[in-house]
Amino acid sequence: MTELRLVAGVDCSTQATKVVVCDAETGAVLREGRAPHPDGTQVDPEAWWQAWQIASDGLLDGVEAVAIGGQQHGMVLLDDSGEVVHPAVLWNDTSSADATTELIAELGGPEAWAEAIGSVPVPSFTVTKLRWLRDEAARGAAEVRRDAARRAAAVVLPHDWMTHRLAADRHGIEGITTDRGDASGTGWWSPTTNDYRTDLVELAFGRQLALPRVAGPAEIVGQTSFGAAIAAGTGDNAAAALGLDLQPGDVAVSLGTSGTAFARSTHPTADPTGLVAGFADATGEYLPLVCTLNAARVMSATAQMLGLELSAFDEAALTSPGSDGLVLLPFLDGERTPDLPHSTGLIYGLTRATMQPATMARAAVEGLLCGLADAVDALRDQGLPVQRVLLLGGGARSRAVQALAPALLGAEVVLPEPAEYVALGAARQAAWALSGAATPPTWQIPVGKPEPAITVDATTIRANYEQVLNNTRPLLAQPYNQ
Ligand SMILES: Nc1ncnc2c1ncn2[C@@H]1O[C@H](COP(=O)(O)OP(=O)(O)O)[C@@H](O)[C@H]1O
Ligand SMILES: O=C(CO)[C@@H](O)[C@H](O)COP(=O)(O)O
Repeated sequence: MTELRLVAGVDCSTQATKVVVCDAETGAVLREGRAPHPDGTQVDPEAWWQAWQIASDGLLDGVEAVAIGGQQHGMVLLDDSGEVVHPAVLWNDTSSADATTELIAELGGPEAWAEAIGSVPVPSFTVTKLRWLRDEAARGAAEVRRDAARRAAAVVLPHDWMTHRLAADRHGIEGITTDRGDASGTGWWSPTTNDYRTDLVELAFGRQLALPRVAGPAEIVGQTSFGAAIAAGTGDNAAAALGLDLQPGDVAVSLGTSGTAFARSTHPTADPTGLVAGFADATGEYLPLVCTLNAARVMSATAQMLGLELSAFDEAALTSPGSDGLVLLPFLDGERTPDLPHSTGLIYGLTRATMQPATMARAAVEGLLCGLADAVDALRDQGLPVQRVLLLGGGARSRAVQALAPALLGAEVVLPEPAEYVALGAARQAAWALSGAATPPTWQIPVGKPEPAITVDATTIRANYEQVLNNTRPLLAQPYNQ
């Protein structure tokens, strides 16, 4: 009998830290923990460290390797000694909307960015947050901003910071690492050339900052204080792709805080429309991805408005005879795709007949899925085959989402057993690094049974959504409350 070897994977996501401890050979999850993060779009990274300590408490005995998967893009600024100089500005903070517009123009437009880094920046990208901070400091904003702009010596991402924090022998900013997957969301690294574009850091911030070394996919980058090897880690979507072992024709659609649609690709993409971000994956290949700012929380917010528990909301959306022309544009936290950072949500088509809780619940789920259907279509437009859609994330637990997704996304829908796929992907990377093998270990992905599909007139639902979006776009593009 072979000896059991244990690896840990972490998802340092927007809303929580989740930890899984797995059998390195089979991927079977043996222990699990989680702890919440504070709400808000600017967060002290120390909160992630505390969440990790709570989530991993009592789980780490015998663990030989660990890897961190983390929410992408968040800007963590460090001084020379490695101290954090400003709350991390997260991917869903839209303060850098104006900075984004300026940066795009300064490099020569969307095409120039797509060519330089494979993506056109949106306010989620770290590069825009750097420019925002520089401008805030120049405008004489709060002392914390001015001080941060002065003291910043290095810029890293949430998973880079957590990986460094885990290392027993860390000294200041020396030896910090990142990986291709997460580096590709900064706005200053090219997945095609595998090189930093330090000129873009200079363009955004007016001076250079130290950047983490880009580690290889199966590299061991350090040791923890409890004696485990630390693997490179990666961004959460690249980790999920590894956890799911995505195959050609598979598109993952994740409904977490963000909504994402992504596929693995053997070649880089460069979409000048900005819809598809040309990210790298965690294996040395590519991960074209479309991301929306609003996903699972559209359902929880609508449920709250209707005074329903999530389960009752879900039942109402599932059993409603239809949305009857009621359209909900789900841009509750501003939106990234479509690029409407200042937008708010919008409900169109209220009548006495449609102003019913069940109709509203259905319209919320349809609105959310119409946005993701546009995301899947954008991947199709990049020439990516869409044979199966794998539904993931907390929002995929919704039976209404499962039942409506096949019609609205226009593909077979597969429901991997609900599991923490980001943390699992990180654990698989840790097992790969530990094995020293050329490829990651083969782990089985159990597939569950989605709610049976319901027949709806998807063409009309999507056409209504597009019509409301197109007709209100100029209004939604303006800052609300002006
Ligand atoms: N049955 C359900 N129906 C709808 N939403 C759900 C359900 N279960 C969980 N969620 C939502 O899933 C979200 C958390 O998903 P998760 O993928 O963990 O997010 P993140 O990775 O961004 O932290 C929460 O907003 C929660 O309300
Ligand atoms: O910005 C992106 C992808 O580009 C988001 O997907 C973040 O990576 C956060 O993910 P969740 O916390 O919602 O899982």
